[in-house]
Formats: sequence, C-alpha cells, structure tokens
Amino acid sequence: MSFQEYRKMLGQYLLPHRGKVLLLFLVILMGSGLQLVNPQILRFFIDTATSGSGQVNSLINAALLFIGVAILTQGLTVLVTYLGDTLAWTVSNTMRGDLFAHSMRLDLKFHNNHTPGRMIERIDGDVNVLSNFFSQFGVRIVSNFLMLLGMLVFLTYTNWGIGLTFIAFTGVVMFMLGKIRFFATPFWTESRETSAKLFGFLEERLSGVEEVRANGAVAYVMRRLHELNRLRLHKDRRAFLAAGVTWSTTIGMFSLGTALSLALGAMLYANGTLSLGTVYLIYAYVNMLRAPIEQISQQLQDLQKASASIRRTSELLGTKSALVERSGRSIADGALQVDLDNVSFGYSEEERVLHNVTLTLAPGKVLGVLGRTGSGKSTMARLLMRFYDVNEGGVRLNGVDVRDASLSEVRKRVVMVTQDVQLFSGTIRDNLTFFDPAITDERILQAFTELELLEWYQALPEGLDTRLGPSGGGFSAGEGQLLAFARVFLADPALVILDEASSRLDPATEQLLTRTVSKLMENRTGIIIAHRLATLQQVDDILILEDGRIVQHGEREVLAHDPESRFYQLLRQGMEGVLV
Ligand SMILES: Nc1ncnc2c1ncn2[C@@H]1O[C@H](COP(=O)(O)OP(=O)(O)OP(=O)(O)O)[C@@H](O)[C@H]1O
Repeated sequence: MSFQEYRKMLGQYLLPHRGKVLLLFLVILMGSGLQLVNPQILRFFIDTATSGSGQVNSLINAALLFIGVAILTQGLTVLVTYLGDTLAWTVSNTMRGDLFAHSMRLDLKFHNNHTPGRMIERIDGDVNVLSNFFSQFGVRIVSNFLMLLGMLVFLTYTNWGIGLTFIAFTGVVMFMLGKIRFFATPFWTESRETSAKLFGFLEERLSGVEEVRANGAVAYVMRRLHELNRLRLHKDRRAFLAAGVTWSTTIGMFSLGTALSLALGAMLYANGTLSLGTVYLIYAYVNMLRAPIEQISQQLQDLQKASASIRRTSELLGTKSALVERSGRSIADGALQVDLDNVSFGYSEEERVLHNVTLTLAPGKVLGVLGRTGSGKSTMARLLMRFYDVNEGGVRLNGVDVRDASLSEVRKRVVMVTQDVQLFSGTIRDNLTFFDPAITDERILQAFTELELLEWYQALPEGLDTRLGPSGGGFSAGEGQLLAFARVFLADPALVILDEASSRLDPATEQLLTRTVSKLMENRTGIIIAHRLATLQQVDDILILEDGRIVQHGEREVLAHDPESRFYQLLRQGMEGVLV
C-alpha cells in the first residue's frame, strides 16, 4: 500500500470536511497543551509546600488552578469524541454510499462471483474499520507528535542532561516502532478475508433455509459453519498476536523509560541539583511521554488494519464494469424491433450457452419462447436487458446495438419480470414504487384499473398499505407476478420480457394472469418465456430453443397447423410431454 494511495483516499473523503478536521485538530492540540501545564502546577505546589515558607494562599490557588485545568481537559475530551465521531460517521456513510452505488453499477458476472454476504463485509465491515482511521488518524498523529515535542522541550529546559537522554530514548522507541509497523498487516488481511467468507456463507445458507432443511442438510451446513468459525479464530488469533508484538514492545520500552527517569531523578535530587518538585516534574513528563507514543502506536495498528481495508476498498472502487458504453446512441421511441444477429454467448470463456441465435421480432409483436430447462431462454432475456455482453454477434433494439446505447436507456426501455419476482418487506406501495414518492397512489390505482386488477386489489386487507413480510412473505408466486406487472406498467417500457412462474397456479389466478398479460402487451413488443399453454394463445410468434440453439421459429398460426412442426406436437401432447 503506497503513501499515495492513503493520501488519495484521505484527500477524497476528508477534503470536503476540512473545516471540521481543522477544528478537531485545534481542540486536540488545546487538550494536549493543557496536559503539559498540570505537572508544572504540581511542581510549584510541591516545591512551595516543601520549602516551608507556609504560603497557604499560593497552595490553595495552585490547587484550584489544577482542578480548573483538569475539568477543562475533560470538557475538551468530550468535544474531541463528539467531533471525531461526527466526522467518522459522515465520512464512512459517504464511503458506504459510494461503494454501494458502485456495486449496483457492476455487471452481473461480478455479482455472480461475489456473494451478497461478501459484499456486505466490503461495504460495511471494511468501512467500519476505516472510520476511525479517517476521523482520527491524521490529527492524532500530528497532535501527538506536537505533544511529544512539547514535553521534550520542557524536559530539556528543566535539565538539559535529562532532556537529551529522553530525546535519545524517544528516538530509539520511534525507530523500533517504525521497524515493526507493518508486521501485522498481512495477518489482518487474512483475518478480514476469512470473516468476509463467513458472512458470505451465512447469507447464502440463511436465504436458502428452506432448501437446506428440505434436503436434511442442516448438519452439513453446521459442520461447514464450525470449520469457517475455526478458521476465523485461527486467523484472528494470529492477527491479534502479531499486533500484540507491536503493543508489548511499546510497553516494555516505557517501563525502562520510567525506571530511567526515577533513577536519574533520585541521583540528581541526592546531589542537590534538583528540587523535589522538579524530580516529580521529570517523572510526570516521562510518564506522559507514554501516552502520545502509545497513541501513535495505536494509530499505527489502526493503520495496519486500515491498509488492508483501504486496499480492498480501492480495489472494489477500481473494479470496472465489464459493460462498456461505446457511445450514447439513443433508441427511437415506440414499441421496439428486436434483432438477435448470430448471437453466441457463454457465462465462462470455455463454455457457450447460446449458439448462433438469429431472430427478428417486429415492433408490437409478442414472441413465445419455449425450451427445456437449461436451454438458454433466461440467458437470451438477460442479453436483451444487457446484463451481459454477447461473445459474438449483436443484440439490436430498433436497429441500435445495445452496446452503443446508454445502459440507463436500455434499462428504461426494456423491463423484465423474472420467475422469482423479488418482493421486499414493506407495503404494496413501496414494492410498486421502489420507494419513489413521485409515483402517486392515483397512478398506481390507474395501473390496476388498466390491467383489470382493481378487483384483486380491492380484496387486499389494507389496500396499498398492506404489508409484505421479508422476501414478499404472504404472497404467492402468481400474486408476485401480478405485482410485477403493475411495476412494469408504471415503468412503461417499450419491450416487456416475461419469464412466467413455472409453479402451478390456482385456476382463478391463472385466468387473471392471462388477462393481465394481454393488457400489458398492448402497444408493446413482448417476449414471454412460456410455461403455460394458455399463454401460447396470446403470442404471435413461437421460438423453441434446445441446448442454446433455435430448433423452431415462426408464426404461431402457421406452426400450429403444420403437423410436421414441434409446436404442433406440443399443442397435441401438452407442454409437459415435450418440454420437461
Ligand atoms: N449465472 C450463471 N452462471 C453460469 N452459468 C449459468 C448462469 N445462469 C445460467 N447458466 C447456465 O446456462 C445454461 C442456460 O441457462 P438458462 O437459465 O438460460 O436456461 P433456461 O432455459 O432459462 O432454464 P429454466 O427454464 O430452468 O429457467 C444452463 O446450462 C445454466 O446452467
């Protein structure tokens, strides 16, 4: 981790808050200055008391001053905590926001390789580690160095021999700390990697709790959890031990320092060079040397942790989406013409999932896509949404290659309803608007009316305020799709891709879905990955995929009357007979 990288990140996030940083620095400096004053008051107190001149008033004044300074120091400590924490939260929240927004922009290949749990650890875990570093690091290091300097100057002023001894002592301690500074960094990196792995594991298993239980896999999952826990313990222990080396070296050196100050003080007091108060002053300052050096060492430890987090954070921020916008060509308005031109695609370089797929879908037409599971239907849909880029060939919308259009325009014009509609915990309204307050209740109700869903909507217990549990708990797959249709209607795209729920639906919901689909497709181009015979009555063209290749493509009417066609057999035997 180079100094430039630290500087870049600190600059990027702290510069907008330079006023607060400066204030924090000044308050810390004042606090440190006051700490330097107190031993001087005590020296005066001791020397006055032992001189026997009996100036009680001076003693009382010194005591009051001591108390006043102590109270002020405490007040400043509270202020430092307040300012430091405010700064830490402001900066780390900005950083969390940046990381999250960046992750949302990254392509799906990236997300397929990074579990959500792992991403949470990046977006929250690493940022938590960095927050102290951001708020305190620079100011603490500088103020502690100044405090050290102050004490050494005072010591030298009091007795130059002692001053020089402790200047040399501080030099040695600093040198040693510099030597062991980065000792623990690799251990911290490993420790945080392990906890990211553990979070990823927990997230995946918790979201798949039904599968895990249904397959009797709880014991295996627990075993893997214990393995990961053990690994984490091992890595954390190593990291803490490594950090402990830095820590104990500091402690050891300071015990030596205190012994040295007492020995020198006693010697000089015995030969009459120093007063008792001055001996105390030297002892107090040497003891106080410990605080800034320990704090510097603590900051350096934080730096060790932070450097691992900074590296990963800048790595994530530096990850470029594989989806490059070549130019920002706009797509002409109206229902879209869809062209797939000799498209081949694979999720990995080695294996293709779609092979030389070529088709044209005229604007306003609806295409029904059929094929066995794994034949590439959803993959084709994802290419139209530009979740991935094709390996060969091209995908065009109204004649514009999706790689030439802006991503946001593609996502606005093309909307997909997946088989597993993602519903979030919240009200129906939240789920339809994605928390966008600009979408009014009237617009939502209008969508329900147009989609002929008003009756269904009126049966909901609390209308738009009906709450859904986490992951849409309480709603069936069919109802989830109805809600998704309303979402699509509100988004008003030019091409709708619909991956039908393959689970069995009750006849009433099935009828409702069929009606709603045809409403949804009005004046739009549509692609329906069909799992129900009823849907096939609604489409203009039919496409059958097999192992990523087109085995049949044509007008439904024509194919339905051609006894040689696959589609004809399918209609006679039923979907299951041919496709499953
Ligand atoms: N994210 C992914 N990463 C790697 N391979 C994938 C991914 N998604 C799908 N595949 C693979 O690509 C192939 C086609 O999958 P796809 O989901 O397109 O099929 P499908 O016809 O939509 O199937 P289904 O009807 O079950 O949804 C399958 O072999 C599948 O294993």
